[in-house]
Amino acid sequence: MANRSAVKLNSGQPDFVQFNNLVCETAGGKVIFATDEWFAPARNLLKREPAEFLASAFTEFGKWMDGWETRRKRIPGHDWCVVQLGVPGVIHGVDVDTSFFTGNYTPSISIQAACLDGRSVPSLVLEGDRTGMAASESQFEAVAQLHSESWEEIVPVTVLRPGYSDSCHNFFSVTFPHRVTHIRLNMYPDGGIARLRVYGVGQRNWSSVSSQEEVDLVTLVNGGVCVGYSDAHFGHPRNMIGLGRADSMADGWETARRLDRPKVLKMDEKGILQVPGFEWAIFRLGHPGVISRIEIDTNHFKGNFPDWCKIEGCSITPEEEQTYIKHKWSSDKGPTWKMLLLPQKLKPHFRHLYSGECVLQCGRVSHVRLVIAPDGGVSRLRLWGHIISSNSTNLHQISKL
Ligand SMILES: NC(=O)NC(NC(N)=O)C(=O)[O-]
Repeated sequence: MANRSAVKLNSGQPDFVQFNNLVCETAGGKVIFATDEWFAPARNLLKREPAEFLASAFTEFGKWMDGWETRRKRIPGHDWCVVQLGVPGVIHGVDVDTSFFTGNYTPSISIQAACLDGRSVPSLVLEGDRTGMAASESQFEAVAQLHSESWEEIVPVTVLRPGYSDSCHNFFSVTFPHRVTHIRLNMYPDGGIARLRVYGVGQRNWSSVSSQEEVDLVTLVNGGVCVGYSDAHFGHPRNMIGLGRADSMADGWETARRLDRPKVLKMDEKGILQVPGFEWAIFRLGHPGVISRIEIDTNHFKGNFPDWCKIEGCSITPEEEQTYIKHKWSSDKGPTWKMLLLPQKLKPHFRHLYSGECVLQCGRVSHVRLVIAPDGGVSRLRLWGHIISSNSTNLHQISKL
């Protein structure tokens, strides 16, 4: 069952954790090589859910652990693995999470990165339960073709903290403004890591996309990213731009119940709930464009779907975006929003599709704001449209939050 934990704003975490996790298994991330998976397989590193600890769970190889754990090394060398990003892009930061690895955590790590676009990469995905296994000679030979030992170092060799609740997140800010497709995680010399989260923004090669082609301009695969929100108590708004339909409520944006809800609720003549407050989430599109079709999916949100939603758009420069982020998109210092989708009554657990006259023509937009009222959950947001080229595209794609 999916684990759902509250997402706290300003909880002392670095800003980069607001970006998309480009290696998450739900974004298509895959481990393609690991030297050793004796106690627990490397693919656990990429799970979306926070790590668990089950005190009485043991396998035939030792204590069951929710992460990647190698055996105590009794031969020369160190352990390492190679991860293929689900969404290639620019990395802004990493969280090496050692949750629950205390007497067996990895003392130090480093991370290397490469862009293997256009290179022949041996098909190496590690499948199935690999507990108790080590890399075979043929796997070592195949991965050697990647020369990962020479990839660019994006996190230098650094000591980790153990996996107690107040020390398990090991955050590393990354300054490497290049597209990355693969990373290599080095453990020195061995041990356990619960999760690896690689935060960044997807980067699509837009030169191969014609302005006639209809594309989802906000999906994380095309470089969409959440750049602000009012509340993410149960689920971060970035979940709405994930792949496919949501697995569960945990895979959507869900706010807390607003405390300014009237004691007794009333509706207007159009059946729209009369409430003072609302919640919002803002996304930078992967590429500026004109939006013609919209999907709002409340899949899984049955007793907690919003009463209504609307969408607005604006066209701003990367410099303006930085200023608005600094001021937390406050209404007096924010952009001028143009209406893209008028307030629409929503249904529970339902895929709402809007096209034709429903979608207002507001020209080229670089950012959108989804407003929901009074609160609740939305599992997916899709914004189909056509790109409009601009000279600032590259800057737009790599600028930081
Ligand atoms: N109790 C343990 O966790 N022992 C060992 N690890 C596992 N998973 O059994 C170890 O020391 O490396």
